[in-house]
Amino acid sequence: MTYGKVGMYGGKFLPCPHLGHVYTMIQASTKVDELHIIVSHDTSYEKKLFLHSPLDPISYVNRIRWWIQLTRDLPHVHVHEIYEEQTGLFSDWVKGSEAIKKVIGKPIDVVFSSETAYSTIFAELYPTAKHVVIDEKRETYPISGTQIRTDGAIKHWHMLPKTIQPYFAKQVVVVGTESCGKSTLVKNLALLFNTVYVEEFGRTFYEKLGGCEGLTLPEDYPEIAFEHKYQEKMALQQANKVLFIDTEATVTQYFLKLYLNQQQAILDEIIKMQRYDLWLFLEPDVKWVNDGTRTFGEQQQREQNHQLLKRMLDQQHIPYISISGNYEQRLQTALQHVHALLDE
Ligand SMILES: NC(=O)c1ccc[n+]([C@@H]2O[C@H](COP(=O)([O-])OP(=O)(O)OC[C@H]3O[C@@H](n4cnc5c(N)ncnc54)[C@H](O)[C@@H]3O)[C@@H](O)[C@H]2O)c1
Repeated sequence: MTYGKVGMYGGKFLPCPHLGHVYTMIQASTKVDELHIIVSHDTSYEKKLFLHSPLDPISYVNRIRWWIQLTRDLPHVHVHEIYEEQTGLFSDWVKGSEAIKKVIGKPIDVVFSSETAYSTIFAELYPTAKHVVIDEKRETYPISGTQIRTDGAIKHWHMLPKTIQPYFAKQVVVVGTESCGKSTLVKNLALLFNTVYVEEFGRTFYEKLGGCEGLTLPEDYPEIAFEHKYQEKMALQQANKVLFIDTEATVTQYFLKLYLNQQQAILDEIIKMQRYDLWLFLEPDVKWVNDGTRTFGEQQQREQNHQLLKRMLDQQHIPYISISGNYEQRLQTALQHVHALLDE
C-alpha cells in the first residue's frame, strides 16, 4: 500500500523515546520514502510535567541525540527539533505545525501517531496529509511517557531502548580506606543485582607495574582517575538497572595526600563532575587483611586515614551512608539501601 512520500512523526518524547515510540517510528519508516521525526520542546512547560516525578527534567538535546542514535542506520529518517509553546491544549499545535512544515521544507503526505483523537486537529493543520494511526491500543509495547515520568525509569527498564538505558542506570559507589571490604562488597552486590561492577583502577594500575604501591609518582594519579572514569562509562553500557563502583576520584585524591602529601586540581575537577546516586562509606572496623598491596595496617593509622577521607567527603557535602559491623551486617545494610534506591 502506498501512503505517500514524506511522513512526519511528532511528539515530546518525555522523558525519552521508549520502545512504543521506536515501534511507531519503525513502522512509519517502512511506509514512506522519507520520515521526519519532530521533537517538540518547551522547557518551562516540561518542568511542570516533572513536578511529581522521581526524575529530573530532561533536555530536548538529549532527546534529539537519542533519536539520532536510534535512527543512525536508517538514512531516510531525519530528526528535527521545534520550539512549541505549550499550555496542554490542541490550539498550541497551530504554531507548532508552522514550525514543523518549515523544518521539513516540503509537502507532508502522511502524519503518524498512535492516537485517533489526533485526527481532527491533524485534518485542520495538515489538510492534504493522511493520518495513519499505528497500534492505537499500544498492545505491542504497553507503555507511555506519563508512566515513566510517574514511576521512574527503573520500573519500566525493559521498555527503554538499549542505547538509552545507561542514562537512567543508577550508580552506586563504595568508598573507604584500605581493607574495609569494598571490593568484595561491590562484587557481591553486582552478583545479587545481576549486573556489572567497576574495579578500583588504582589497584589494577599498580598490579600491572608489578606492585609498587609505596613508590607512587604524581603523574600516576590523573591516569588512575581518567582510566577509572572510562571504565565506569564502559560498564554503564552493560549495567542492568544499577552499576556498582569500587572507589572514585576523592579516594584517588586521598591516596595522593597519604603517599605524597599533595593535592591535584585536576582531581578536584573530576570530583566536581561526578554524579553518583548512592555513596556507601565503609568504616574500618573489620579485620585488616594484608593482601600484599596494602600499607596502612596499624589500627590507629587506619582510624586516622578514615577520618581524613571522611573530612574530604564531608567538605563536598556528600550524603554518604556509613556502613559498619561484620561482613554480614555490612551486606544487609548495603542491600537495604540499594533496594530503596531502585524502588524510588
Ligand atoms: N504541532 C503539531 O502539528 C504536532 C504534531 C504532533 C505532535 N506534536 C507535539 O507532540 C505532542 C504529542 O505527543 P505527546 O508528548 O503527547 O506524546 P509522546 O511524545 O509520548 O508520543 C508521541 C507519539 O507516539 C505515540 N506513542 C506513545 N506511546 C506509544 C506506544 N506505547 N506505542 C505506540 N505509539 C506510542 C503517541 O500516540 C504519539 O503519537 C504534542 O503535545 C505536541 O507538542 C505537535
